[in-house]
Amino acid sequence: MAANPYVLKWGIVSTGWIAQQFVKDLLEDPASRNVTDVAHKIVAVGSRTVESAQKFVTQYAPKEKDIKTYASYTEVFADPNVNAVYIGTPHTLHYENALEALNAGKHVLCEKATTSNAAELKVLLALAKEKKLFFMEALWTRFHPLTLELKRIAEEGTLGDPVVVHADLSADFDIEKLPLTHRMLDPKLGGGALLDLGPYPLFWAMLSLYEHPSNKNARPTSITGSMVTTPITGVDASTSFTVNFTEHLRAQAVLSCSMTVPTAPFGATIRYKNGNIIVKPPIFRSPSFTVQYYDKPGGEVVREETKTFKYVGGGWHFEADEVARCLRDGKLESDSWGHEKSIIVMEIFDEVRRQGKYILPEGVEKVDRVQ
Ligand SMILES: NC(=O)C1=CN([C@@H]2O[C@H](COP(=O)(O)OP(=O)(O)OC[C@H]3O[C@@H](n4cnc5c(N)ncnc54)[C@H](OP(=O)(O)O)[C@@H]3O)[C@@H](O)[C@H]2O)C=CC1
Ligand SMILES: O=C1OC[C@@H](O)[C@H](O)[C@H]1O
Repeated sequence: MAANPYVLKWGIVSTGWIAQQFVKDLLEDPASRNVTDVAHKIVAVGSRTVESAQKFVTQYAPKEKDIKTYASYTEVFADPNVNAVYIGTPHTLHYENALEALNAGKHVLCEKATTSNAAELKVLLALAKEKKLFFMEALWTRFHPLTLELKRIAEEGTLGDPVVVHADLSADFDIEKLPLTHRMLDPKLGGGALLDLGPYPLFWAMLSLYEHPSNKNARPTSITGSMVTTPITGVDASTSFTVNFTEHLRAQAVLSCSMTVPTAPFGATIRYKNGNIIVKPPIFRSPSFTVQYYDKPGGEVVREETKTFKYVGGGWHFEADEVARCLRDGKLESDSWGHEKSIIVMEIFDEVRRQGKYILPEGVEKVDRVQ
């Protein structure tokens, strides 16, 4: 550990599955991933009941001293000891939780999907800017060592420009057996495949197409979407969507997600003029990728290289390190996964939902309503 690492003091909002994973990673020794410049401290946990907050701390942070436990999220936002909050509630609650956090003067790391729609996200980002507060979508995959190495290889020039991306994230949630109030099924919580699983196939398109230097930060030029709903609650069971980037590239992403089958074995495949990159599933935390090089554009694969990645922890600590570094350096957004990318993602989801006729129940979208 460096003599004086920047220590970020976190308030945790909600105690569900992802909050548990995030907290476990915050408590990993940063040195175990060769990080010495930043560190993390959990100072508060808020839940809808104080019992749940207390149980969470006992189970997931048993050795930590002095974590305040609160019977509401509001008390976490009001705690002067908290620098930044982590929001791990279901998608459609992110807007109101983040709005309250920002209004209370807290920096925010907010789970994906950031909001119910792009209009809500824009309100949050404008408020964060006005109050000079940091806001980031918790797109943890962007900060993985695998992603950084893949991006380096993809952009170093040998592969040429990207042409087609295929990516899928699916998981069989056994939805017939889930309670109707489960966040994957309940339309009031933004249930369905798109908002939960869709961020990951879209992430690989954003990384390999939007972020590619030849794209020059051009936004998508067209989007198509198709949804198959479940009769159980009407949310999308399976969704496919395409996203074209044709202003500077001639590139297309073909993306899918389903909550009724296991994930596709092809993971994410990025096809270039001079080869391919194949990202092994699960694409939210891939263990390895393979790069194939052609002898000539459109030719035979003559060289293949696989890169495998291992680290201590679940992989959520890398995004936490990014937040700490940004705050230490006085940044209001991440250079790697900044506001514009989160807005593009939400605008794509809005458009896919519009074409798929997935309308959230009245009152769920607090700003604008996607028709
Ligand atoms: N980055 C990643 O890898 C992952 C991200 N996620 C994202 O995290 C979010 C939460 O997912 P997950 O942790 O699996 O969900 P859970 O259902 O396990 O937990 C959600 C928590 O939110 C709180 N909450 C507040 N209001 C409600 C409500 N009306 N209904 C249900 N819960 C409520 C509860 O905490 P309390 O009772 O303490 O208030 C609950 O435990 C989603 O947006 C999802 O997309 C999910 C999984 C992985
Ligand atoms: O973010 C996520 O990643 C893993 C998935 O299994 C989960 O449903 C999703 O929320």
